[in-house]
Amino acid sequence: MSTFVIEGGHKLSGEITPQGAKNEALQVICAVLLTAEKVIISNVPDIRDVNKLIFILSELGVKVEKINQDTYSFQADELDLDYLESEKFKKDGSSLRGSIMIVGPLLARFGKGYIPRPGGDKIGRRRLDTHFEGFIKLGATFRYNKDEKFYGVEATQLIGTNMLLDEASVTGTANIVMAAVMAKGITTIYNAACEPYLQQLCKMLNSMGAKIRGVGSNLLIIEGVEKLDGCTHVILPDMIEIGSWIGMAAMTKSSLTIKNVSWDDLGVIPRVFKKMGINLELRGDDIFIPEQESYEIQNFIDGSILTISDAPWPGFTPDLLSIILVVATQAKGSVLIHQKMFESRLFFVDKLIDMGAKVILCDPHRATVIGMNHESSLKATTMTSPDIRAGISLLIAALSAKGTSTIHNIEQIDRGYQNIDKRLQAIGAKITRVD
Ligand SMILES: CC(=O)N[C@H]1[C@@H](OP(=O)(O)OP(=O)(O)OC[C@H]2O[C@@H](n3ccc(=O)[nH]c3=O)[C@H](O)[C@@H]2O)O[C@H](CO)[C@@H](O)[C@@H]1O
Ligand SMILES: C=C(OP(=O)(O)O)C(=O)O
Repeated sequence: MSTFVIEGGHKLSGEITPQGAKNEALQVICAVLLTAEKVIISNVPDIRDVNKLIFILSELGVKVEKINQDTYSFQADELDLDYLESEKFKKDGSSLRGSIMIVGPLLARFGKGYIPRPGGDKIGRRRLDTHFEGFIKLGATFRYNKDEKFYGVEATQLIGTNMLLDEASVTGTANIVMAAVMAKGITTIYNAACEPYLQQLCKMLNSMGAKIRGVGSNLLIIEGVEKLDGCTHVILPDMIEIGSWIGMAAMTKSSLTIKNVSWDDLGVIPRVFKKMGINLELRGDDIFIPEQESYEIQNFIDGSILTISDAPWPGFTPDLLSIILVVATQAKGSVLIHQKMFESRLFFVDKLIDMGAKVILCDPHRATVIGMNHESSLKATTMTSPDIRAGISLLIAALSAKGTSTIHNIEQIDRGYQNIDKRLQAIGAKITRVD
């Protein structure tokens, strides 16, 4: 278990370039399994989860070539499908959430897809029903080995159909889309998730020869094709990382420029930070955040306390709520944070309370934050990162706190933030990694 030691209270300044999006990378890398031809993907983030997925694909026989620091070529022309039934795969496949998305493309191309219960953040129950109900609707047979927690689907020919998803699951939609692109006939997926990750996946699949309409909406219409070809694809900047940098600038009263953010793909994210009183300026495609001594949370029009809650896209992503929560601790005013999707994602607030933040955890889904307007700073402490976004939120708290804090289990942060310590050092943070 590695640790960060952070001396808080230093301002940051300068420019930061966001990494490629983790959740898009996990989808589009799985999509390389849909063709025997070469697929070249750029802006691949160098983070633990993505590297683990690339490792799993190479164990499966995909030829992986690193062309430069963030560009890979993948060719899935000679796969060793026996790996899917090996003990090794049971271990490798369960180490991240994104691995679930190999099932759809394998089912589409080879008629079978297996996966151990995937890992990822421990932030509440994370069911996979939507994925498998979709595959079953397309004609696959399903089995689940309860003892080994191992899922399997098989089909000789997937057949297009109409389906209404029970929830707009991000990875579920991606998996079903990848299964449907080579099914016979037309598949319609209603209540589909439509995060930029999925829009990017669909654009990539269309450039490989798929026929997907409705991209960006919650109704996807997919006309099955015989085969897909190779392509090149560029991953968008990581919107969750962009939000994390905005939060970091506000909490440390710093001025930062976030480069090339792909503003049009950020949806409501900038607006939500503005509601927190944070000034943001769009300069070209960069976000400039000026130094602010204080930021004031807006109330609703009728004067009642602001609520910030998550929702499937185009709503506010749940992955930024922990960051909004930590930012609120030093704002002027109060806010109710309502994490509707995950039931264990707010427990990290105990640590913020230890640091002196004024937070009331109303129930597992809701927390009220009474901002301190920087009148008293958070106190440094020792903490353990429970999940990726709580981890970065605790890191933001530590950067703003008085004294030296220690964060253990930073592997959780490394899952999704590329070289975070080095990039923070470059903009003035005092942070050290202890292995
Ligand atoms: C690898 C990856 O891409 N992970 C992301 C993906 O996870 P993932 O695809 O696993 O998450 P899902 O979209 O399936 O759902 C997440 C949770 O939200 C609940 N839910 C979902 C949809 C809905 O309409 N109502 C509802 O309550 C689900 O029951 C589940 O508990 O999407 C999540 C939701 O944006 C993000 O937090 C994760 O970062
Ligand atoms: C919940 C997240 O990731 P995963 O789905 O990979 O656990 C996240 O990125 O915030």
